[in-house]
Amino acid sequence: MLGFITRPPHRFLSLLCPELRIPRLSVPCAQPRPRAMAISSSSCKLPLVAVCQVTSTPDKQQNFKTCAELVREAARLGACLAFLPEAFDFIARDPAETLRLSEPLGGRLLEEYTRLASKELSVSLPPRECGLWLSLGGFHERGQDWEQTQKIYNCHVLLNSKGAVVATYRKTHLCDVEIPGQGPMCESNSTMPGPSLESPVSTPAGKVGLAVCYDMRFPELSLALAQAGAEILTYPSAFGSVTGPAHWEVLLRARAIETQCYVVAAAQCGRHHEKRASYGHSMVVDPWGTVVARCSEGPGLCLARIDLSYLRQLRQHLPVFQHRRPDLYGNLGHPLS
Ligand SMILES: O=C(O)CNC(=O)[C@H](CS)NC(=O)CCC(=O)C(=O)O
Repeated sequence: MLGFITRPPHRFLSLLCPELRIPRLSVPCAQPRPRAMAISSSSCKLPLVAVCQVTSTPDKQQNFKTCAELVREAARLGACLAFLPEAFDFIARDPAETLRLSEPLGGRLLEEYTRLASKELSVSLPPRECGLWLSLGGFHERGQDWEQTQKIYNCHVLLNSKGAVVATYRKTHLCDVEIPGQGPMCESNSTMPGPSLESPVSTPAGKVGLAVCYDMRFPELSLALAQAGAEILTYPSAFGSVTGPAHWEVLLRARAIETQCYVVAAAQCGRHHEKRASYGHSMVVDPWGTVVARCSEGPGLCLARIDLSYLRQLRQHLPVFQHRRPDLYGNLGHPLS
């Protein structure tokens, strides 16, 4: 499984930005560099997050096995929070199969993930290491209204290191699109849009704002989450193979730069079945817009450290949130609740 780690984060960071090796103290105070995170012993104390990339199929049990191995690997490597992509549970061949395979939050699959996040992993962690939180980026959920609607929600579930559900967000923007060359997507055939955004959640890595995939095309949502205190935005995804090369990285980096948040995007990759493939390229973007970790096409994981003092410094140096002009265009990110 170690072979799946596409790029050790430190090597990747130093390849990308050689100046990252410069210790923080050597950066002149008057002219702070935009990107001043030092790769030094102090960075080892920063929380480590893991982003898992998989190829879900209609086989739920096999998908669980694959995800569980990546999550265990993430824990062994010291991650305190691991991210799984949208549809980590399965990708079905048609809407009828999607509905048939779906479960409520209290069903067997979530129970298995609860066990994975808590007991199994914590025994293998050294004492006083952080426990492992799990972002389950898009669970096909039979909600309370299943009997009436016969439709599901695309539900992003956050589990803490005891395996408890600490937050749920139901995808609010459904992907009903027809892109030439990609095959039509009509998510609303099987799925209801979620009713609301969720307030960002405190985790060992920072305050996490929840979103799902196609939501990334709506900067209003990311601004609302940032104004509500998010430090990490998450876009678990199953991005198409035509929109992927054109939009994926650009959108994620734009969301990071304009909200001054870390952006974590765990992605589906490869061929799920005869009718569907996904783009892959899971990544972590820092608030400056630099891609600090990424996977390539195949299954695997990548890791990044989250530096909230860097985030705060950047927000001080470049105070866009104080420069907004809601008098001109309204307050797009009004309070969530
Ligand atoms: O179908 C499932 O089981 C899970 N849901 C998805 O994979 C969703 C809806 S089809 N995919 C996207 O939102 C892709 C967005 C995209 O590709 C873009 O915005 O360009």
